[in-house]
Amino acid sequence: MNKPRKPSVPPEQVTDRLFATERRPEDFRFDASVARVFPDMIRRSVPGYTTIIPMIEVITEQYAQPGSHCYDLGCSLGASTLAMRHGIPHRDCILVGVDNSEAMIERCEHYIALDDNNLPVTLRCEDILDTELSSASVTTLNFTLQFVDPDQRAGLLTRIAKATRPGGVLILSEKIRFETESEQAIQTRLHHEFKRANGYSDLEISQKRTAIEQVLIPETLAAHKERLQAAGFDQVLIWYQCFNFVSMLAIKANTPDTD
Ligand SMILES: C[S@@+](CC[C@H](N)C(=O)[O-])C[C@H]1O[C@@H](n2cnc3c(N)ncnc32)[C@H](O)[C@@H]1O
Ligand SMILES: O=C(O)C(=O)C[C@]1(C(=O)O)C=C[C@@H](O)C=C1
Repeated sequence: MNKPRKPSVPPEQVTDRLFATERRPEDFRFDASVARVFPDMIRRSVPGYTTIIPMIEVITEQYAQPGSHCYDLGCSLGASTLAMRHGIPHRDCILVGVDNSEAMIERCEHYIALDDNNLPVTLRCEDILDTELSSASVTTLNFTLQFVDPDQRAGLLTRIAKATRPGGVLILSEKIRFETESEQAIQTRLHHEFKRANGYSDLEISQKRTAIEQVLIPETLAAHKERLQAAGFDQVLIWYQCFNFVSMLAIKANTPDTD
């Protein structure tokens, strides 16, 4: 959608009550009912989300290169896409948002059109495992990799690293798991307390936990760092952590290796 159009009816902000009443256990999916409540759901479920989004703008401003591609993989309703759009200082950058949920992309188009920045955004409804990537300076995976089949993650990260220009970055935000059972238990409890403080009931917390168990597969920080390095990134650092949610910056060195 290269020409943003102003929609007559903006998407409404709806409170997430999807797990508030007892329901048949079913794997979590990014369908229309989730897309409808998603801004409220992610803000109340992910500690630090409301800090991470504006920081994606700050990081993008630092690393976006003239004439490059910037990708937001798993863009949902475009919160991270819009942060990138506002951070990109070059008019000739091409910003691409990708998501395989039709319900998300449909609503995302509205949010992009409502935004007053006019850098063109291309939205693609496709699997990020199939997205062609090239000449990238900033790529974002903001809580998306955790939903990708673990066997496919290394291949995807290698393609991203290969497509990234020297000096370019990947912003990778994930729910993580911990090396020891003791830390896992403490961080999980704190995450659940965060949800409680945001108005979720024990029933909502436990039903959501069951729904995401088979579809959101968290890994340790060590596993993430090792794989990012093996994929071709030269430096990996953590720029944000709150409980079991982290955001990493994977950087391609400015001078490519010659050997
Ligand atoms: C937690 S949401 C991402 C939130 C978003 N980046 C933000 O900052 O608001 C994960 C998104 O990834 C998408 N997704 C998961 N696996 C995908 C895949 N293989 N290809 C494309 N999109 C995928 C889902 O449809 C969902 O919209
Ligand atoms: O771990 C949880 O309980 C979550 O709800 C996390 C999470 C995520 O990290 O993406 C899971 C699904 C929704 O997309 C919103 C939040």
